[in-house]
Order: sequence, then structure tokens, then C-alpha cells
Amino acid sequence: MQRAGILVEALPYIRAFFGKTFVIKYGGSTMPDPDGEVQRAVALDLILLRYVGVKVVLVHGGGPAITETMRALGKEPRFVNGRRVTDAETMRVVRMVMMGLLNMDIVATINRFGGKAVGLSGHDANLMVARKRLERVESGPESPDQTVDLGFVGDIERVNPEILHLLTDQGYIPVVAPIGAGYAGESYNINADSAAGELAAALRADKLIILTDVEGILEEPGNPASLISALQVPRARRMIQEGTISAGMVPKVEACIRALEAGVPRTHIIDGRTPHALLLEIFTDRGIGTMVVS
Ligand SMILES: Nc1ncnc2c1ncn2[C@@H]1O[C@H](COP(=O)(O)OP(=O)(O)O)[C@@H](O)[C@H]1O
Ligand SMILES: CC(=O)N[C@@H](CCC(=O)OP(=O)(O)O)C(=O)O
Repeated sequence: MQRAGILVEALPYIRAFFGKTFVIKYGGSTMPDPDGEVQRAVALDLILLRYVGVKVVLVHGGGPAITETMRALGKEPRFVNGRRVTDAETMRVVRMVMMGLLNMDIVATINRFGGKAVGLSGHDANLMVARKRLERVESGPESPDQTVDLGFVGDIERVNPEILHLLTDQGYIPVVAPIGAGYAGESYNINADSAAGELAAALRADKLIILTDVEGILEEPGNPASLISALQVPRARRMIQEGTISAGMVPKVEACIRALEAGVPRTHIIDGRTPHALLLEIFTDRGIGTMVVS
């Protein structure tokens, strides 16, 4: 009876979401997953979503794995405003770890369970064209902000979503690594949340869902009981200014705002550590995590 109840709850959502497009971001912080349990659960959820007619695009992160490989090579990572300072050698590490390890691992896991995943970076069909990012840093109340050179860190300037339409229309699951294509063929390291926000915006997705390693946006960071279930953009902006939303949560909220402004109706930040978090968010009345709304 209990099981039938779950189905009855899910049916209206399954009907409503048939043919819709969801962009899902899978964070690096949920990836150190020694026995692959989280990755398997995410893969199965994506396959199920495809089976019920949802077009899914997965964007993955991988910050912790890049950091680990840099350290193994004797290079200490440095971050400015949460973005990795990326010299030419670091960019090669980013490319190797993102495409050679993480992207291929995710694709292999999805396909092993019967999905049809295809791995892409921003270079493939020029999916994400990027330009060097000029990072502004505050230099104190008296002096003007300064610009810092982060090397090969980019901002997405243009998305060419045709390849994603071609793939999703044919039942494939695109798995996108956050690497941007420069105009001279160079690669740029893009924050994965920003990449997900830009892709959701370009696809006019029906949902952007960001999976991470906390319950959602917390009013008091560190206190799960302070979870905010719905957060409006003006309050989100205030929380960023006051520093209540900080570090890795800032680009997530900015990605949600970017998507909302482009007409994506629903954006969510949810706990990727909860098994089948995606299904709970999408197919139940309860929802989980934080919904960011305009
Ligand atoms: N207000 C907040 N609510 C929840 N988490 C926050 C908040 N402010 C900062 N954070 C931090 O953001 C982190 C998530 O970002 P990040 O570590 O970059 O995750 P991911 O690897 O999934 O992209 C949380 O683990 C938490 O430490
Ligand atoms: C420019 C920049 O900082 N890029 C990120 C890209 C990976 C990422 O964003 O991964 P998560 O989602 O796991 O944090 C980095 O090098 O760590």
C-alpha cells in the first residue's frame, strides 16, 4: 500500500515532466565516493528520468580531484574568490582529470546500467565558448577594486546548444565537463556551477538542479535545522553580501539567478549525499533542499 502511495504521488509529476529538459549539476564534493555508491545512485536516477521521457543534461564538477592530482604532482593549489588560479600546467591537469578520469568514469557508470551517456567538454561542437575571466577583488574601503589574473580561468561567452538538442532528442544523456573553448583553440577552466547555469539558460531548461554536500542553503551555515526551503533572489543577494552565503555556495546561487533571469522556472540546490535525492526532489510533494525563486 505504502509503495502504491509513492507511485500515486509520482504519477502527476511523471506526466507533467514528459519531454521537459533538466540540467543537473553533480558536485565534486560528492564525488570522493570510494565505493562509487553516490555515482551509481545518480546514474540510476538519470536513467530513470530518461525512461519517463525527461531530457537530462549532466554537468559535473571535480575540484577536489583536481586538487589531489595537483598535490601529487607537487603543485599547491591557490584560489581567488573560490576560483582556482590556473596556469598552463594546471590547465593541462584540469583537462586530464576532468575528461580522462571524471567524465569518462561518469559516462561508463551510466552506460553500464543501460543509459546512453556521451561525454563532452566545451570544445565539442563549440558547446561552450569562453573568454579569459578578469577577477575583481576588493582592496579595502579606501582604494578601488583591483583585477587579478587567474590564468586560464574563463567566463562562458556563448553556448551553442545544438549538440545537446541533437543528443537529448535521440535519448542520449550528455555529460558535460566544465571546460570552455577559447577563440584560439585554447582551453579555459570554468567553475562547474557557472557552466550549469549557462547551459540551463541557453537550453531554456525547465529545471536546474545542483547537487552538493549540504542539505541546501542554510541560514546559519553548519546548522542543518536552519535549512531555507524557498529563497527569493533579493534575499539570496543580501545573504551573499553579508557573507552568510559564502565560498562554494556563491557560484551555485549565482548560477540559479542566471538561469532564473533567462526564464528557467525552477532552480534547486539539494543534498547529493541523500540517496536518490534527484527522484525525491522531482517526483514527490515534499521536495528537498532549497528552491531559489525569482
Ligand atoms: N549559507 C550556506 N549554506 C550552505 N552551505 C554553505 C553556505 N555558505 C557556504 N556554504 C558552503 O558551500 C559548500 C558547498 O560548495 P562546494 O564545496 O563548492 O560544493 P560542490 O563541490 O558540490 O560544488 C558547503 O559545503 C558549505 O561549506
Ligand atoms: C575556475 C575553477 O575554479 N574551476 C573549478 C572547476 C571544477 C569545479 O567547479 O568543481 P566543483 O563543482 O567540484 O567545485 C576548479 O578548478 O576547481
